[in-house]
Amino acid sequence: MAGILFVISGPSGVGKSTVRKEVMKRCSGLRYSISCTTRPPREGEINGVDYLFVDLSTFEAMKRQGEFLEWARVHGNYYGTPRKPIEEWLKKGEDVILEIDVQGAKQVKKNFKGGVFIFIAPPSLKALEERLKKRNTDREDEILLRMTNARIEMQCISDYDYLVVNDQLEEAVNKLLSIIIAERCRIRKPHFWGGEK
Ligand SMILES: Nc1nc2c(ncn2[C@@H]2O[C@H](COP(=O)(O)OP(=O)(O)O)[C@@H](O)[C@H]2O)c(=O)[nH]1
Ligand SMILES: Nc1ncnc2c1ncn2[C@@H]1O[C@H](COP(=O)(O)OP(=O)(O)O)[C@@H](O)[C@H]1O
Repeated sequence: MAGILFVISGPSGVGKSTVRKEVMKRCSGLRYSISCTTRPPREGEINGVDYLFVDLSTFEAMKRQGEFLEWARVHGNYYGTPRKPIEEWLKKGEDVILEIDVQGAKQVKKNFKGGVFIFIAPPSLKALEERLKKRNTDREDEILLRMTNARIEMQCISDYDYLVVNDQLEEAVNKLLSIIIAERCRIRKPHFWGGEK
């Protein structure tokens, strides 16, 4: 049976990467889709692990060649999901996690049948701002832009299948794990019992 595509969105600094990485330690059969971005790497980020860091002309060329499942401009930089590895993993029956913004999730929903859409929200906007400041990776103006965009992104919650509030980390990790387990138990195909048709 084909794998399941899990799409995670949520405001910058809400803890998407932290929660997802912890879930991946505890759950096998999950692949993380590494996005391409024109954003410069932050200290400690590794090319090919956190992102594929590319320049704008490379990104544009990949876009033209249809290499992205979706792409969007987020907080002033471009981000895109490489299509090929995802199609191969899903075909092999491996589940895939995308960590993408709300515009990208909309495109995936439109073009891909059967994805599971999960929104991660902060307990409050104040807590979100504190996390962004404490993470210490973005300038003050970048934090301001992320907070403005957070308010817009939160308005898209109703487009998603699940909401996980990341207040206590351990609880959020358990909730995401539970969603993945439940979705894996879901009977997805009418011919499930009769094998592939
Ligand atoms: N549409 C889209 N959004 C992405 C992709 N990769 C990352 N993003 C989103 O871009 C935003 C900024 O990500 P990032 O630069 O890592 O900053 P952070 O959210 O502050 O950690 C986040 O909302 C990510 O979910 C992608 O391939 N496509
Ligand atoms: N439940 C939580 N409580 C407090 N801080 C958290 C929690 N989850 C994540 N963080 C911290 O918030 C910051 C942003 O997390 P990160 O995973 O980088 O967010 P995102 O990927 O959504 O941008 C990090 O410093 C992380 O350690």
